[in-house]
Amino acid sequence: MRTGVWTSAWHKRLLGPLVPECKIFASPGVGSDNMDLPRIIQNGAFACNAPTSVRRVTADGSVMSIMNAFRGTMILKVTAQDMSVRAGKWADLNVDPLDWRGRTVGVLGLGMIGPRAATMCHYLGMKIIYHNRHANPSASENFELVSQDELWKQSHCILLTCPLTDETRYVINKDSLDKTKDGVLLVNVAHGPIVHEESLADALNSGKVLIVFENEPNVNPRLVTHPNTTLSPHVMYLADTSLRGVNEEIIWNIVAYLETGKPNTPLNEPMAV
Ligand SMILES: O=CC(=O)O
Repeated sequence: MRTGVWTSAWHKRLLGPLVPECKIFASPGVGSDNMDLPRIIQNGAFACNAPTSVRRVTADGSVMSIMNAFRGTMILKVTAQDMSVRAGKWADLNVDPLDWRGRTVGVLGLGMIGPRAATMCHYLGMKIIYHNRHANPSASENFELVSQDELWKQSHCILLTCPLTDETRYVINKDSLDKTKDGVLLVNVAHGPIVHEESLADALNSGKVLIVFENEPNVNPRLVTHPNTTLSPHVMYLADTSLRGVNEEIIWNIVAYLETGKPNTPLNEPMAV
């Protein structure tokens, strides 16, 4: 299984020879921005995702990243410490870790992954605020719903768990970054284009502390060379259980389609052709 290049998977070259015969496209993950949905719908086919297995592992990974971002602030990144000890330098690092207790985490997108991450952060002593396009009726009363602007202003750490849509593309941009606190941390476990990388690279040089996950497949060289970033090749959803689970979800989607005419987790109703 190839991992780490999310956006290129279901493009026209792949779909071309498969439509109109193929009637079900089963994607191995939560997001659907990698699929040409209009084309699939117009060809009378179903697109479906595999949302269940990856969301717990991704939520857990986002909490791990938040903890690393606070305590591993800037130069004291876990990997940098490891390299320092291995190089025989012991603590040859500029140490400036932050306590996460009492600090505010702003979750953008309290949908499938956000609630679990927010709950864990709450029990670790962080204050949780969130912004959602639609109110989440099952959101914990421990979490405060705020406007997007308030989320930028109040957060010590911003966690991105929203889907990539036309509305959320580049939601982290110069304008939003200008509103954040100095030293704000940014953890992106959603999809790359939610962050405008050039604006992020500028903000990294203006006194903000930002740790970003996921820029793919071509990582902006300014982020690669900057000491305040931690980069990950879109692997936060990977664990032995989630990989097995995703494969099972794909197979059960296909079985359900063959048996009932509809997959378990469809993303669309196909148009009659
Ligand atoms: O990025 C992975 C997913 O959307 O599942």
